[in-house]
Amino acid sequence: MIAAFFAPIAGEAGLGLRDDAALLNAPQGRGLILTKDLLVAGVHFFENDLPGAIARKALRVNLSDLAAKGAAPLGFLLGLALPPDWTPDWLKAFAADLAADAQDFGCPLLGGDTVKTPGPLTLSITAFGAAPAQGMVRRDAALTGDALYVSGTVGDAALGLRLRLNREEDRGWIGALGAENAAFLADRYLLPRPRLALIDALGDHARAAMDVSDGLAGDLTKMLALAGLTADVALADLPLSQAARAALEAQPALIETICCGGDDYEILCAAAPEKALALEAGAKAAGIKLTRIGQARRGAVTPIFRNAKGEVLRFERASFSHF
Ligand SMILES: Nc1ncnc2c1ncn2[C@@H]1O[C@H](COP(=O)(O)OP(=O)(O)OP(=O)(O)O)[C@@H](O)[C@H]1O
Ligand SMILES: Cc1ncc(C[n+]2csc(CCOP(=O)(O)O)c2C)c(N)n1
Ligand SMILES: [Mg+2]
Repeated sequence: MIAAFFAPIAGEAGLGLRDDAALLNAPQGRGLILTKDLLVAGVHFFENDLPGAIARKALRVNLSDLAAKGAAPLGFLLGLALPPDWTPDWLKAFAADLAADAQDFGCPLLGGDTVKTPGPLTLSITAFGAAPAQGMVRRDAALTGDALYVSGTVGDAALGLRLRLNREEDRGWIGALGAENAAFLADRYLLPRPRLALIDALGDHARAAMDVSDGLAGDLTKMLALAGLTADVALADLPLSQAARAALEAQPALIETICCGGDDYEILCAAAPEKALALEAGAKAAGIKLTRIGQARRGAVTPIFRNAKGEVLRFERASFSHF
């Protein structure tokens, strides 16, 4: 199975997937960044998602973590637990799209492990990256006064998930969206866009960063709490897509899903005031939208989100949590 499906798509350091391990030459003088994400059918994706979409998501959520650290991808290991109903065609499609993303993002497959499971399809990817010359961009390093930024737009994927679930109570706003907006949101759920184009700007100019995977409100809380900080965020400053705006107009309560739903895979970062303009210029040069959403300040309270009237929003759950 490995010789047929994975060896042909493996990188050079994978030694043809014929050895017990891979041999990766760590970059001279740069830290090695390691990250791992585990994905389970029914929890992180739908069992009936196309095999290629599952493969791409598994790699991309890991690449998003590397991007947040300013790390350049070096390679990855794949752990695959296949349910009894797996087929060669499924695995072939899975490997083909995995190979395409590995190529596009410059992150070769170096090895892994494959087993059978009585449970749902489960995948784990461990990705390796080279730290920026200045050192890894840490999650805990924000300081009071830092400008806070988020890349891309937030909330699209969480709306896309609700769209996909198509619950009775969501039919109203889903019906009001229009086909183009609906397709956009569905795609944002299915296929994360790791912001690797930002790694130089982050390495050069960001003080702290993390990727937004569980929801902006909760992830902002996580990043700032590590540094004893908080922030005030005006909803008007959040970068929302046209599709998310349309959903919100039809159903204002969706603001909670937008801020707390997760699956964004955008970058949240903090920059010293004197570095803010350079960070913005770096993102612009990289072709990635970066929006200033607030400023870090000292405080033990969770970040406060305010609506256009200045009212404080109360979120039931600030982010996705497994437990
Ligand atoms: N089972 C585990 N064993 C060892 N370390 C763990 C384990 N689970 C999580 N960690 C570590 O805890 C830290 C936070 O992990 P977490 O998965 O919450 O990261 P995250 O970036 O917030 O989430 P995401 O998985 O959405 O990227 C990381 O350093 C991670 O390596
Ligand atoms: C089918 C399905 N149901 C629910 C969700 C929502 N979801 C699951 S895990 C997660 C956070 C990131 O994961 P982790 O923290 O494990 O890295 C989110 C937002 C989904 N993606 N697919
Ligand atoms: Mg992360």
